[in-house]
Amino acid sequence: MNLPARVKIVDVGPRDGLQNEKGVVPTEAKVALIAALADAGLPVVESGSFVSPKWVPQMADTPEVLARIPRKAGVSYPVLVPNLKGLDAAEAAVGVEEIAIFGAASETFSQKNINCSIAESLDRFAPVMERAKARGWRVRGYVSCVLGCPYEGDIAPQKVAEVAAALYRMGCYEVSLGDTIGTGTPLKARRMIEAVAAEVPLEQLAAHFHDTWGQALANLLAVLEMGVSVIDSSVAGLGGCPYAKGASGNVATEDVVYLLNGLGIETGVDLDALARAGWAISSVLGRTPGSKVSQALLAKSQGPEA
Ligand SMILES: CC(C)(COP(=O)([O-])OP(=O)([O-])OC[C@H]1O[C@@H](n2cnc3c(N)ncnc32)[C@H](O)[C@@H]1OP(=O)([O-])[O-])[C@@H](O)C(=O)NCCC(=O)NCCSC(=O)C[C@@](C)(O)CC(=O)[O-]
Repeated sequence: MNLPARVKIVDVGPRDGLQNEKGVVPTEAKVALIAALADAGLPVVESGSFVSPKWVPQMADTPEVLARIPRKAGVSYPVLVPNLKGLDAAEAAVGVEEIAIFGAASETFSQKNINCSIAESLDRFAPVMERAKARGWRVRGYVSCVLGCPYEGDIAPQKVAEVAAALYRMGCYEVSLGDTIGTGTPLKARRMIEAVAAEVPLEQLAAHFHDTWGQALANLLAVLEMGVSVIDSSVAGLGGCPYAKGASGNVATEDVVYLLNGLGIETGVDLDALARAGWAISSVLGRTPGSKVSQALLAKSQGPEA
């Protein structure tokens, strides 16, 4: 197998994981989660988004979160920014150094998620990129619906490649490919990466797979074998997209770390510390962590039943 020696994991739990929560998640709990993830060794912890609070109320406290998180040297805390209004807010916030712009490979999803066409979204992102770059910020790009759309069904790999290439040419240092509804399977994932890698260097691609259909780890292994070395995941498998009905969380970070440990791939993440971060936020949310590894660790820590 041709596997990378090291993988960078981007934990998107505090943003992608929590954005769809119906109940109020206290700012304090978000701050504690972000700090715990950084302490567990995650090099990138996506920490919020500057989107409309009418559309995504759960992220409305992003400025407060950013003001309160303890920052760890070497850790990046990116936030989502969809337009210039979001950029104004990011500029007014404390400590932003990296943002993410987010588009889609599906026209319908683009309309539902950010209220504009794919072409319009790219037009909106261009001035955001320009100003962010002028400030010396790093900009990441997302493409949603890379392995299927909740409204349009199958999405052509070529369409994904087109949007990814546009974001890369605009100046994104990394393009994250989102299987938003988790319907992908390994062969489909490989074909998609093959098409995108013809336009964007493989080292600049990230796999952002949701686990709705239980395929995320298999899909990750398939793309790791192609050389993808950046993985987005969500502690405790938190999450779901507000504009993709029925979509469950990202693949759980604990499951990804366990897989990578088993493959001898370095991540710098302490699995036990990560699991504790997952248990803490799951307890705030009143649910069991959506990670098999986390559940197994918990059962093991409680010892065999008498
Ligand atoms: C993109 C917009 C803002 C366009 O929203 P819009 O309605 O088209 O924008 P508008 O310019 O017409 O403004 C309408 C109202 O929104 C306000 N507004 C406008 N922009 C902002 C802003 N940045 N921050 C705060 N407020 C904003 C603006 O001020 C105005 O307020 P009003 O006058 O009605 O009171 C809206 O559609 C929106 O917020 N959508 C939510 C997008 C979102 O967060 N989706 C979830 C994240 S993406 C995702 O999860 C997928 C990903 C990345 O994880 C990868 C994957 O898994 O696929």
